Amino acid sequence: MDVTIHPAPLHGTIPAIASKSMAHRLLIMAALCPGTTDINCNATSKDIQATVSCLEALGARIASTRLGFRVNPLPGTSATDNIRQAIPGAHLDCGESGSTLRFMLPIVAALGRGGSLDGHGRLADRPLSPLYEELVCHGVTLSTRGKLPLEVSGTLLPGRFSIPGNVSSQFVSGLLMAAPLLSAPSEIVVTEPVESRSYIRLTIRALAEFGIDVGVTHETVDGNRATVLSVSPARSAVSPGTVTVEGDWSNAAFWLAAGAIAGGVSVSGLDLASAQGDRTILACAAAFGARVSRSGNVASTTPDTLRGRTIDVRDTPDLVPPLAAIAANASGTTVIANAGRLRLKESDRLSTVNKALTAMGASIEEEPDALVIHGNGSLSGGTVDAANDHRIAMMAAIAGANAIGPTTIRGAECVAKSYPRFFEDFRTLGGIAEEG
Ligand SMILES: O=C(O)C1=C[C@@H](OP(=O)(O)O)[C@@H](O)[C@H](O)C1
Ligand SMILES: C=C(OP(=O)(O)O)C(=O)O
Repeated sequence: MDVTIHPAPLHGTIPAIASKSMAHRLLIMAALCPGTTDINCNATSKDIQATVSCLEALGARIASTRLGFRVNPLPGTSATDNIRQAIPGAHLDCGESGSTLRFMLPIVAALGRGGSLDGHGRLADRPLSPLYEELVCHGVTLSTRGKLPLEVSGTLLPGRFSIPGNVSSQFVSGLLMAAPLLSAPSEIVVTEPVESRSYIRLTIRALAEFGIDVGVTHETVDGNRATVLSVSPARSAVSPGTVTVEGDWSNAAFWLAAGAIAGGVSVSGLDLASAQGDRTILACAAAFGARVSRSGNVASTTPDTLRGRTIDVRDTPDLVPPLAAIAANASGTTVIANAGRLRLKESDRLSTVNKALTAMGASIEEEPDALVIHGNGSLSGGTVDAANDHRIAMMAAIAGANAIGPTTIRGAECVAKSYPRFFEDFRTLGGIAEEG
């Protein structure tokens, strides 16, 4: 689907959609803990549905309700038993969701009934090492690396798992959610440098909702500082009954970036003290010179003179597209630094951000782990390939709202990966998005 954006600044208030990251985690924990859980979740997406379908394939029963999901866990041997029994040899389709694949892989291994994990798009090319090797070292047999479906057999053994912190935090999150299923305590040793650290905190919060504590200590391993996360078998894990998925800062960041560029936008339903690292979009918008305000659960941005900045995105990779849109509308040079892992997302996001904004008239230098954006206050518009990457399509839409001429986004339907209603909400804010 092509969507053409005609210039019109975005104005108004939009409710945040439920956090995709938190929805994955709460659905998984609900499926693995005794008791029924009602998850209030005001939005779903292809990625969230991929996690739902994987959990159903393992034997959970998940119904869509008026407010979100009702999750009945995988069967246990009794109503209060924490040992879950998966359907043997289940086939899990992870869609294009990296989180789903990297979270479900250690869980399937821990459940010990075998299975296979499939995926589409770029998923087979996104890294699974060193999670793959750590699972193999702990008793699991896996089919050839780098090919999906990945066949899993054997049972994951508890112990000490070593994960370097600079490939994907999703390896750590997956192990954290799998560890309570094991028969003895485990330690996950995450060596510095750790990137996307806030996502690990989010996982620890999700476990806490279900009564599972994670011990956090520090050690030096081979001269490197490491964080050691300790998890015991989940004998006391229990459903909280009802839990609410907080608002998604990663997607709200597009609206807040749009408000910083032109017009003025508020996003309601956000936890201003969230563990989501992407709430730093507000500090970043302020650093560019935009006006930012926070009140209750509402965050707002309005434009002012925008100037280029250096921004370290080591902990907030998903902010790069909205930050790049602000940078292209600022004057002066912006450096988006420590962004190498962006090459491992739904697209090579350093390259696709560069190509999309360059097609709209920006001047960008792409470095191995950085983007240098020379803003001159506005973009001309143009034709952009979304490259099957939802965050590239959303970036082009908000940048297009402030361009001089129209912007056509090819393959704009990919927003459904995280935000199926994106273009409806865009229009609610006064944006002009024509399909055709
Ligand atoms: O755990 C999560 O929910 C996520 C972690 C991040 O990935 P990496 O840890 O691979 O950077 C982020 O980019 C992704 O969109 C969601
Ligand atoms: C990278 C993303 O998700 P995932 O890794 O779960 O595919 C994303 O939503 O930008």
